[in-house]
Amino acid sequence: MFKLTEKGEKIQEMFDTIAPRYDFLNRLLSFGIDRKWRRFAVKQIRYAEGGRILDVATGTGDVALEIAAQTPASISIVGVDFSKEMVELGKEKVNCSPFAARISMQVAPCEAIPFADGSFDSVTIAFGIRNVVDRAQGLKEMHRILKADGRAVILEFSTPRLTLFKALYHFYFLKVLPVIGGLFSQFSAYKYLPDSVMEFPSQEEFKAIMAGVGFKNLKHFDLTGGIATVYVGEK
Ligand SMILES: C[S@@+](CC[C@H](N)C(=O)[O-])C[C@H]1O[C@@H](n2cnc3c(N)ncnc32)[C@H](O)[C@@H]1O
Repeated sequence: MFKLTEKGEKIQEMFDTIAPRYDFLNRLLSFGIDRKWRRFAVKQIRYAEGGRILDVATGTGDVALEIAAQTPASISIVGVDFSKEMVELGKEKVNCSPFAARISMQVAPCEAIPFADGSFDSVTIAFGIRNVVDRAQGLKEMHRILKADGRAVILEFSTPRLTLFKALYHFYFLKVLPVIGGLFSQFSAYKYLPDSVMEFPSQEEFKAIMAGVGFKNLKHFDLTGGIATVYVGEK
């Protein structure tokens, strides 16, 4: 039986706390670019007619809804997240969308995904893997639930390389964003965000971790000057 570490419990509590303002702050702090990034990530998934897609760390369901919008009606989508509050808000959003019959959501951790081996065509995770304390275990689980040749698509923040852009980005991300986050939600959560991004491995290092749990044909796409990256790997 999987049990979260103390650090994992703190992260879970943090997401439960910020859930009510999460969508609003996403749009405000990213100037709406986060929607374009999710759209691009979802374009990378693969599926067969009647297939199933799993969205891990689904939060309030933005990726699950984007998958539904980009795929035929025969595709069903499951979202899992360890924050009960996020999942509750996600369910409300899904129920108000035209895709309610195709999307289901449940509370579950990335490190112990409650589905059988080989049961999904693709698995996605957006801005989630950075928060998973045992990242290799989370990726192993994502690999396990994929069908043979299934695809994992991972969207995560990264650090831009161009010096001037990097300096501007660091100023905004490290100094401005936590203050705005603190005004509307919780300062510590929006301070944790840039800190965790700075600690996240480089694109090549992260692909090596994916390869270590068995993913093949790895590639990545840097978005918006390298602020975000989409990683794609196959089982
Ligand atoms: C920044 S939000 C991203 C939500 C959503 N994917 C999106 O694109 O807006 C990160 C989400 O990851 C979830 N999360 C973090 N660690 C997790 C874990 N170990 N297992 C499951 N969910 C996790 C959090 O509860 C939160 O909802």
